[in-house]
Amino acid sequence: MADTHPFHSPTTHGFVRVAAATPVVHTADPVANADEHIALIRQAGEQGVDLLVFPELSLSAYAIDDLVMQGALLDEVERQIGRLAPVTAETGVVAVIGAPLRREDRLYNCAVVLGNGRILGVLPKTYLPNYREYYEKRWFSAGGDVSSRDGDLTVAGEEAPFGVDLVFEAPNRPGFVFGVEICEDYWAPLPPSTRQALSGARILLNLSASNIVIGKADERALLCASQSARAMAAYVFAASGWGESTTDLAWDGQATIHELGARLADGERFALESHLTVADIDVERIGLDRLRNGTFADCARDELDGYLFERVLFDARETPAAGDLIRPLDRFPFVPDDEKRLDQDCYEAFNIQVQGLMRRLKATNGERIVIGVSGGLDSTHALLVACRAFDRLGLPRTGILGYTMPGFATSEGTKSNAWALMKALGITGAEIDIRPAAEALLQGIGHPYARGEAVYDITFENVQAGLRTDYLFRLANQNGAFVLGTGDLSELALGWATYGVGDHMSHYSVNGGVAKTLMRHLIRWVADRAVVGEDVVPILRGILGTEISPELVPAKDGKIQSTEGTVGPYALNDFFLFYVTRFGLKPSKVAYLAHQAWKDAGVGFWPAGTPDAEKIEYDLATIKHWLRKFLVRFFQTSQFKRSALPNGPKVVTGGSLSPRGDWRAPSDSTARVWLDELEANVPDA
Ligand SMILES: Nc1ncnc2c1ncn2[C@@H]1O[C@H](COP(=O)(O)OP(=O)(O)OC[C@H]2O[C@@H]([n+]3cccc(C(=O)O)c3)[C@H](O)[C@@H]2O)[C@@H](O)[C@H]1O
Ligand SMILES: Nc1ncnc2c1ncn2[C@@H]1O[C@H](COP(=O)(O)OP(=O)(O)OP(=O)(O)O)[C@@H](O)[C@H]1O
Ligand SMILES: NC(=O)CC[C@H](N)C(=O)O
Repeated sequence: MADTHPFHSPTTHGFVRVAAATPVVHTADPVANADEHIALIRQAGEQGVDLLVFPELSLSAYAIDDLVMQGALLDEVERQIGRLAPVTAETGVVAVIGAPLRREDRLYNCAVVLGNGRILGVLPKTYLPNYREYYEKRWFSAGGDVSSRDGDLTVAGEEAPFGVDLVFEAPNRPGFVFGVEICEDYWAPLPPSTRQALSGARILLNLSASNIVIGKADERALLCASQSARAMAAYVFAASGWGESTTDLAWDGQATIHELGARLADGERFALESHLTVADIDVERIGLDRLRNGTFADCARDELDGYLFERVLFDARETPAAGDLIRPLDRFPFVPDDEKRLDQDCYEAFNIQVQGLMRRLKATNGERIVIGVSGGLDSTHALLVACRAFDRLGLPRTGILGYTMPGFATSEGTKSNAWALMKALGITGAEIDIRPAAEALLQGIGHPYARGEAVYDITFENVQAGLRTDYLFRLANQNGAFVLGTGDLSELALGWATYGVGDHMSHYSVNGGVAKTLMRHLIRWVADRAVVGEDVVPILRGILGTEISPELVPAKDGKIQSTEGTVGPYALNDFFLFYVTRFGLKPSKVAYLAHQAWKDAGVGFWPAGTPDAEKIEYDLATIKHWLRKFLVRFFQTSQFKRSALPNGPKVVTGGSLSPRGDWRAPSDSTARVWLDELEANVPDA
């Protein structure tokens, strides 16, 4: 069966399944607490969880004040640790629990890492809160100076490494390295987890007992998000909840998982039942991001300054997790599902484009531009950007010279859209029929079309695209203007433009940083807010419904030349582009993610405003087919076009493809290594 193939398991693609446990707490009752732990560890095991973190002092409960110094309680905590350790061997889960533990004459607030049936290590809390409602220094010793080099700790009759200098690594799962800190530790200006991350931990755990007051949940989430972003890691936070003593305080059991600044999962707060909050962490992506961000490694060198963390090795579970990926996954990486976020992205993208053009107009004392207006998405949006830039500079829109230039395949629909657009925007519009010049050129080079044959090859296409550019550049000279480029980021990725003397070239290109899947939403955004006036709004809505086509080859049997029929759906191409350029993921992982995102139209979210007819799905065979084509286009045949790009602003975090920006690559490379990886690791069905 297809979905039993290892390809379909998140484990195969560098994901580690983590969970934050929110057990029902039994005040000062280690036996009852251990029972809750055992049930949750078993539940986690069934869900394929690799790593499970419990709250602070989860075996004793946190809010037990002076009871934490009672010998009977402390002995019972140790006995229960001895009971829990074997459950980790039985389930394959690594469980990190909270416990008060003694060494010599000191008591420490500890995280105990249990795995492979034993105690892998124990970490004491570094920062003990002793202000406002907290009194931890009354009971505990601060553990900041405890080093594993000073000797093991005896717990439940077993010797275990003990210190704040421990990180844990599973050599059988590359990138599965984690560190642990305890509640207040991450309220410190320099949380211990920062150094753990610098020494290689990609997952950071926080065992917390943080009483709830109004607004505090947001503050904790902010700290989790910021620590995961700054330390370039995942951050898993588990706070204690129902059952902690409410003598003076209350507990909400917040559980939250973040990765590289983004929230992956939130648990239910104020719940009355024990539960898990689960997410798959992409430790491979974290590694790749650290790799390309040299600052992380530079900081590790400066900050650690020779300080060595002890790597505690363990075996992670071998059985690949079954079922789907458990984490949010956008179908459109360039278009957020969240309506507010999309609105903000459109606002920023549009203003970046407008400001880029304004600066260039100012710098050149420019008062005129020329633009080819086709009635398609890209030229429409570039024109909207131009109008806004002229408005903001106080220049009359009549300085925007728009030319609609019908060729052999221009449809009435796009041409009339182009005219309606130019009129509604109040720019200077004109029409140039490029067919006579194109016929002369085809005749001049001896093309069969000139002899009446229906040969619609690349030459036939590029003669038209080339002539349009030729006209625009000479009109620019004639009018003291510059040519505004319209090509977008997705076209640059695919090499879907006519090189040099073609739409590839312009004097300034405003769309080069915008992915095609975002373009529609930008136009919709401009329309919804009437940013460049009311008159144009209905025309923009009409253009949004037009199929994407170069209109270079005449329609056949009523069917127009479809761009997506040739290069593949932009929805998939933009998905591929994002993960290949932003994170450098392998093709098999890109295919896996695309399949997870696109295999079922009924699952997950769609960007606001997506019409039902566009809510489609793609099976793995289709994804593999188009990914293969994408890899050839991106890595092998189109780089020479990107190596010679006009200027234009970077817009999306996925990166720009300018050779002066995020993406530098040879123009004479091969796609072989990517194609081989795809064929080797992605099944056909
Ligand atoms: N690595 C390399 N270094 C230097 N030169 C290289 C090269 N690889 C190919 N070449 C040369 O480049 C030429 C091929 O490139 P090029 O002339 O651009 O032509 P080509 O990429 O073959 O065709 C342009 C494509 O873009 C499409 N298009 C054009 C205009 C607008 C739109 C649209 O809808 O947005 C789409 C059009 O339908 C066509 O499929 C050949 O002469 C080839 O020898
Ligand atoms: N009939 C036309 N009249 C004027 N300019 C054109 C015409 N066809 C193409 N162009 C110019 O060539 C550019 C590239 O054409 P292309 O078809 O890729 O873009 P588009 O029509 O604006 O958008 P999309 O690719 O989203 O359909 C256009 O943006 C436009 O500037
Ligand atoms: N247990 C703790 O370390 C709690 C302290 C933490 N600063 C809080 O506000 O919740």
